[in-house]
Amino acid sequence: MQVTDFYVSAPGKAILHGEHAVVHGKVALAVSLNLRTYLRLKATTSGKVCINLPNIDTFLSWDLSQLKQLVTYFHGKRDEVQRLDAELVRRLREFIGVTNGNLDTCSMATLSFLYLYLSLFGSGELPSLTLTVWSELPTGAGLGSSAAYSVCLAAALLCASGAIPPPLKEWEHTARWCQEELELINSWAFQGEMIIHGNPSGVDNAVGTWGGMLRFLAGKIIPLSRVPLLRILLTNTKVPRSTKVLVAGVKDKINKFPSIMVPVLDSVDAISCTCEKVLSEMTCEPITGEHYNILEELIDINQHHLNVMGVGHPALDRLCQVTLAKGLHSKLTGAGGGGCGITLLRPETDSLIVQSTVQELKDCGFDCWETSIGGPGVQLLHLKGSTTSNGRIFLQGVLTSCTFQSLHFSLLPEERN
Ligand SMILES: Nc1ncnc2c1ncn2[C@@H]1O[C@H](COP(=O)(O)OP(=O)(O)OP(=O)(O)O)[C@@H](O)[C@H]1O
Ligand SMILES: C[C@@](O)(CCO)CC(=O)[O-]
Ligand SMILES: [Mg+2]
Repeated sequence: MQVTDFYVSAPGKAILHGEHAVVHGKVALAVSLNLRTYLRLKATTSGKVCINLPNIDTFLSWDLSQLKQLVTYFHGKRDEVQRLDAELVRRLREFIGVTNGNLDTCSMATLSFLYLYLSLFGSGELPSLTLTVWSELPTGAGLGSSAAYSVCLAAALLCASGAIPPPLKEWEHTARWCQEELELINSWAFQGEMIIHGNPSGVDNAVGTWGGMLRFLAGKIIPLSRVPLLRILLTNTKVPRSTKVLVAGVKDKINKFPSIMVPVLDSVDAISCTCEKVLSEMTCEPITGEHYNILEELIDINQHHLNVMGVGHPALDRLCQVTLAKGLHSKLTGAGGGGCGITLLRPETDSLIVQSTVQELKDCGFDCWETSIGGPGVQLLHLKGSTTSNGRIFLQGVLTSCTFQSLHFSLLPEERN
């Protein structure tokens, strides 16, 4: 099998409204961020498969002969995504020594990689390759890092397997795949998400695949092409949490108190629909203060609902209090339980107010930055790498797209394998 070297990248996401409710068949509105995850795939002749995951300090390799033993039966066609293959997951858990309840970062990332690699190559010859993934996104903080990781893996491995077209020609800088190919990437990325999340709705991988703003309802993805430019402040409380655990907690609450929780989910659904309507009005009529007043009220109501679902955290309460004291409205984004929140800035919000809010949030120990939204979905990159004096590889294209404090994430660490 002929595998060539290439790079792919996929964006993280923020959920405006509908997190958790979307897992239970309600509408979510989500948008891509200008923070991305990058993957480099390198064909080798070492007879090994190596993964370098510097953000989570994971550097592993396996002999192809070891991996071949895991594939003793045909796993189905790679252009027809099946349900998660429970038997393959069981073998892989045993292979990497994960006990059932183990949710550690490294095991989840390794499992999802091996699952996709063996599912996509298992019926033929296993290729020898080194894969490096690094990100501008904080890991496990609500900005869709797991989905961006899964989308990059799916795109790269599908591409290497020949299921979608080969990488770019030398002279092109970036390229996207066609709709059908994006759907295939998205459905394999969903498999990766299932391993990391347990029961994902699929909204995060859809944003990682298509980018932009979209409405997601029960697997149906509708891109919202006409949306107003929104100014958003992102705050990372840095409180660690696991999406899988939080999603399972909400499910337990719904099972325990269905008559109490179902109306809450219905209300979140109505919030997403109302928000979508207001955003749409803002693109076809003059934007008024009243539009923003409604958007702010929706944020406040939804944040209360998320607290009712049990996915709040004192650090997120603090974020809401600090911003409200400045006249700004915030809610958690993603799975909650800590992680990140979003704050809506009005067009007229003075930059001095923004600066002082950012400073107060930083004084609480949080990371905080104004972000732009709506970046492109998964794409192939052609980047020129040059090695710096400390042996690291500097990627020009990546650095230009990097906007805030995580410049160091854009340095691809020295390849270990
Ligand atoms: N850069 C990365 N390198 C390797 N693994 C990653 C990376 N980013 C994310 N992951 C995997 O994703 C997991 C985090 O996923 P999780 O769903 O809990 O958080 P999130 O996706 O950042 O937040 P949310 O799902 O709420 O948006 C990590 O434990 C790890 O297994
Ligand atoms: C909490 C959740 O709704 C969003 C996580 O970003 C989970 C999901 O949709 O899979
Ligand atoms: Mg996730």
